[in-house]
Amino acid sequence: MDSLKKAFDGLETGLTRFLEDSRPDWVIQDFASHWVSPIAARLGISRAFFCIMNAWFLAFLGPTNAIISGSDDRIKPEDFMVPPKWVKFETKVAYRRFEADWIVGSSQNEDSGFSDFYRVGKVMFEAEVILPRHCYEFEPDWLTVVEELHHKPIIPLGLMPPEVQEDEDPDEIWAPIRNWLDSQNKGSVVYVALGSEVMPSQHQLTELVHGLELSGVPFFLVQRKPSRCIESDSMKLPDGFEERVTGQGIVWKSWVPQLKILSHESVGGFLTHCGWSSIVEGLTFGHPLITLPFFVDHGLTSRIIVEKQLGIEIPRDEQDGSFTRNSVVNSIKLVMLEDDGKKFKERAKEVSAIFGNTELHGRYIDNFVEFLENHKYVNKDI
Ligand SMILES: C[C@@H]1O[C@H](OP(=O)(O)OP(=O)(O)OC[C@H]2O[C@@H](n3ccc(=O)[nH]c3=O)[C@H](O)[C@@H]2O)[C@H](O)[C@H](O)[C@H]1O
Repeated sequence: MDSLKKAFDGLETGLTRFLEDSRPDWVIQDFASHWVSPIAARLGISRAFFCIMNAWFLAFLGPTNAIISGSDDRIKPEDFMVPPKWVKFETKVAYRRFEADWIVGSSQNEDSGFSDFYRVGKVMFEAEVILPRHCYEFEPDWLTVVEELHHKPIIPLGLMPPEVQEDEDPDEIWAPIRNWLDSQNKGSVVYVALGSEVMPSQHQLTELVHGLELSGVPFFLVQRKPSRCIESDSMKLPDGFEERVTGQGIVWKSWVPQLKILSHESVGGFLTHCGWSSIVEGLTFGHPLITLPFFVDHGLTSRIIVEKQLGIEIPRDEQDGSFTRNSVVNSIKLVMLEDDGKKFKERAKEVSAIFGNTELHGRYIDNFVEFLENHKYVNKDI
């Protein structure tokens, strides 16, 4: 990933020329391009930070001056295993020990010469407005924390629930998936996918798939290598696994039309890494969640899911995050089969009225456009 950021930094000259020539009213950017804002400010162009993630992750990062200067007094993993001191309400949202190394590492400089913390801190500090993919209706408290941290407009863009595009995928991909789903009972299938970036260890994959098999629950497993992985990266399925689960489950080894699968009536639950887009999609269709977080904001989002009774976390070893096939079996059976799991389905259905409310989230976008049109440029000496 660092080489991608280094390549991205190489765009500075070209983008400067583009901005000088085109003079847009706004530059709306993600976290990596820490060098854009000074160029935009010099040219009288307003700056916005679009955060694809949610408010609790932004709130956890803290005040930008501390992020940029590295003066944040949180330096050990244990410092991130409790809610930040600027969160004044009762919550269990914090990293667990096996997740905390990632956020400690994010403050270390990479080969590009910059840390992710520095990048996101600079972009947020120099932005005139921060735009999280978030909405008050689902979770208002953490948005208030972000507003109090940054003393600048925080304009939630809503959850931007994607809409299923029927003709989006080639039929040779969607037809066999649809046919298998059509052959399953309504709400019986657990969809299992870990996003586009997670690479489980060989042991994690082995325990996960044995757990799927032993649960006896029909499953659709997406087992694809993230693009950053090299051929030798091992993701081997247990010997004979695919033969043994014929009739119970499908293992798909390339990109899938996730949104279409989640929208199919045979899917009744989602085992997810807690990538924010996947959570938005899973809850848009009212699926109870079985969470298996890995890094970045996954763990915090998983805590929110549990706090709101939208699903359960697969029990993990606190130190190394390992888990067993039996913990996978028990989690899947609880959510998919047992009476105790019905509350998760009911809560997920309730929340889908928010996540899937395109009119509500359309109003957030309208509000954002109105802000862009009416906002006067703020020249800050950067
Ligand atoms: C920086 C990090 O980016 C991460 O992206 P990641 O791809 O892991 O997960 P998602 O947000 O679910 O995004 C994955 C997206 O890819 C789609 N998809 C994925 C696999 C596939 O086979 N087919 C698909 O259609 C899926 O529907 C979703 O929209 C997370 O955001 C995390 O919150 C953030 O911190």
